[in-house]
Amino acid sequence: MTTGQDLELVSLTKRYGEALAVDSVDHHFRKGQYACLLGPSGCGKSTTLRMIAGHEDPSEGSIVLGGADVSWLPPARRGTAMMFQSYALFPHLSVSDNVSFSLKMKGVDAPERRKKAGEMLELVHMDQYADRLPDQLSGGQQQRVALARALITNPQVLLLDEPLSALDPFLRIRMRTELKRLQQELGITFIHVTHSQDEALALADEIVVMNNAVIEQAGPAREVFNAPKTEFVARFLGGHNVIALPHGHFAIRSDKVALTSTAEGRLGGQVIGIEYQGAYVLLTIRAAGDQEIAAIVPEEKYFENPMQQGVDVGLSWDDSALHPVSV
Ligand SMILES: Nc1ncnc2c1ncn2[C@@H]1O[C@H](COP(=O)(O)OP(=O)(O)OP(=O)(O)O)[C@@H](O)[C@H]1O
Repeated sequence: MTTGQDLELVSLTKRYGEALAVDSVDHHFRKGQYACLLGPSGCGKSTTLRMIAGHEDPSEGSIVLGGADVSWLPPARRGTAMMFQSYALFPHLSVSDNVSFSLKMKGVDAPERRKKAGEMLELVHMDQYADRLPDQLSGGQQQRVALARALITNPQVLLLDEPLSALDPFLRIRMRTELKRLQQELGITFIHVTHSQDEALALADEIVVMNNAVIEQAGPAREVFNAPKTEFVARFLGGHNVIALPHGHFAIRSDKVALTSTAEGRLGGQVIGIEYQGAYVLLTIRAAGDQEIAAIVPEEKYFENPMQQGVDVGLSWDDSALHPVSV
């Protein structure tokens, strides 16, 4: 059901000359969800986001927000706001003036702007930095300011283009938690572009996987991870094997593949890689048909009976762990 502020993409297409960057994409983003647009470099996710924001005109198709076609409205009148990868803060303006810049453009007076900026900075825990300049802030702090600046326009949909990619790994995880908290507190739709599977799994209510200018699969994070429909989605999300069996191709999670004696296995193979990963050991097995299959064994279990490279093993699994995929 379409509720008041759902966002719909209808046959949305973008061409750059002959090149098709986004190919007739249809999708329905539900209000108040955290959605991640996930895909490899060049798949069209940023172009899709920029069209939603109004920074890029569609070649065909439309963008409908809350039942109204916003495809040709200027960015500031759509009910969306965008936070850029580079944060794009004005270097000569204070934090407070950066955050309230759009209100100045609308003619809001200075005391009201300062008050509103203060509220937004409080929301992102940056109220004590209101008078600093952007270059007096760390990367993580600049990002919070950029978030406050996007949120001050009261958007129904916040668009985030690789918002965590400039941060170091530790800060990235902290900001991830912050983004999720903000989204839940505000109750608005977030659409977050990323090429990181971990990020999408950690944040998203809904994951939308793009490849080659189209959506390959969309759904709740656990559903997409546990039941990938195509070989691409299974491999891109990681943690899966795609096995060719006589009755078709199937995705199976590496932790659902068990090692057995050669006699007991459903497939036979040879161990060609053993990697210690801390909590588990990752084994790579070359099986019939030259297919490489990864199996994860919990650390303690593996070291009860460690293996040698080159040893023959059997592979077994429960049929319920197999998901048919198209290749
Ligand atoms: N302004 C442009 N002019 C011409 N081609 C473009 C332009 N912007 C993007 N493209 C092309 O459109 C395709 C999709 O680009 P897009 O930036 O949307 O991909 P992406 O999935 O966001 O990739 P990345 O993760 O690398 O940013 C690419 O092939 C890209 O080269």
